Amino acid sequence: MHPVTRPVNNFIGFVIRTYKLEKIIVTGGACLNGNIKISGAKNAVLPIIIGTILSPGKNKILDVPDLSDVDILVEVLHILGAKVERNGNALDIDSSNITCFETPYEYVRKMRASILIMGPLLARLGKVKISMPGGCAIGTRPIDLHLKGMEALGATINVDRGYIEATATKLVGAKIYLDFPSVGATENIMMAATLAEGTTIIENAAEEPEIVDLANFLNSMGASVMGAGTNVIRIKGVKQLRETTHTVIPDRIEAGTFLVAGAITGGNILLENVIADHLKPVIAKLQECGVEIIEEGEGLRVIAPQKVKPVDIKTLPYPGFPTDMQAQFMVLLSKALGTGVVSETVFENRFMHADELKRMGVDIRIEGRSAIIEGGKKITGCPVKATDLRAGAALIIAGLIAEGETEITNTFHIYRGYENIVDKFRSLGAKIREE
Ligand SMILES: CC(=O)N[C@H]1[C@@H](OP(=O)(O)OP(=O)(O)OC[C@H]2O[C@@H](n3ccc(=O)[nH]c3=O)[C@H](O)[C@@H]2O)O[C@H](CO)[C@@H](O)[C@@H]1O
Ligand SMILES: C=C(OP(=O)(O)O)C(=O)O
Repeated sequence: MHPVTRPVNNFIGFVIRTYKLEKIIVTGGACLNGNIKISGAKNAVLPIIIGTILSPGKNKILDVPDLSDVDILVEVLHILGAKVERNGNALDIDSSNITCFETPYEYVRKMRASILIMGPLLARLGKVKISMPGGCAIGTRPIDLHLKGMEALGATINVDRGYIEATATKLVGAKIYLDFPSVGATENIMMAATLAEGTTIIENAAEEPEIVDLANFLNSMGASVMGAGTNVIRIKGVKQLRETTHTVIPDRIEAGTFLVAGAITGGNILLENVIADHLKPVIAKLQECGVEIIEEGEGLRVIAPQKVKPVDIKTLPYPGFPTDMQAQFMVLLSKALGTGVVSETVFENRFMHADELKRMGVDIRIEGRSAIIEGGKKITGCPVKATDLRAGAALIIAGLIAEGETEITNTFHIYRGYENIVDKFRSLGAKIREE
């Protein structure tokens, strides 16, 4: 039997905070001003933490955000046999003794990114048993491309009673074409291929900045990953990976969320620790809305416009407009004078927040995969519930411009991906509290 939890330094404290504070309450009307520092990226740190499984040594990850997703992953690594210690925003992971190859449903259910354990465990132990993740609030989210990738590298896959069992006596490099540039499948295959015999070529690979960060991390451990950030990635397998220290890139979605919050509240905010290049599609749309964005060293200043202009948005894989910013922009469009259309092409069911926003007075009509927003209507505070992580962020932003109080429940979604979100908003002048 494997122990269920072996808490790291601040793990217990975080759990208490996450589960006790069930509500976020926002009183609308404040104009946001000031500076905040953007945290390390959730979508970069999760695969990187998992990537430490590949090296039988001690790795240090810096700029790790304090998120419940990170805590869950740390628990999973403990179960697999790693030793993890957290000191502030640094995570020390000793993966010398990875012996367990099983990740139960309890964890995969809470955090879909845990499916990324498949590739590294296969490469390290030649065996992995992991629960099928199942659907979630934003879509069915199949993992067929992950499985095809592992099979192409020589794994035998068996799905039984909700679990995937994959085995391989050895992984051998292959040419793999992804039907869709899936972020997770690209990462899973990339990690497995680092220790495969020969060269793997991933075609139609995802190009997200988080893929590049993972590749940089793997290369700093001695892997040979070339082409990350383009749609063809070449991985030359090596015999073993060594220890490393890596700093996680800033979270472009957290940054985008605060840019929208600044723009919608008539504010003037400086975001520190931002890579503006990663935010190109978001900045372009904000500028089209009339928002002023100024690069200041490693920071970005957002200056709200007098009036928000309506725009149309279509979510796409990077470098297109990110699906993870769609909900926040729907709120911005509610303030525009005119009609904006948001088309979601990445996930088939990512408009759950529309019903909650409608309860606050936002005029949204869903037609297939598009949401049509008639701006300029009065937004009023009321009890609402976060249906997923970005939906939760969108509700906070709506609360900032609403008349009266907005009480958001199901806040655990929000704590999955935003470090100290309430403190950060409060430091900018928002009237916001946790209960
Ligand atoms: C932890 C993490 O990094 N999460 C991000 C990652 O999720 P994730 O890696 O799950 O997203 P994918 O890029 O894999 O998914 C995109 C689309 O491809 C489909 N698909 C994916 C895999 C597969 O095997 N088969 C298949 O059909 C999905 O159902 C979805 O419709 O990228 C998404 C798209 O930018 C972001 O919204 C998530 O925040
Ligand atoms: C959908 C998201 O994350 P995940 O893939 O971890 O569910 C997100 O970050 O918006």
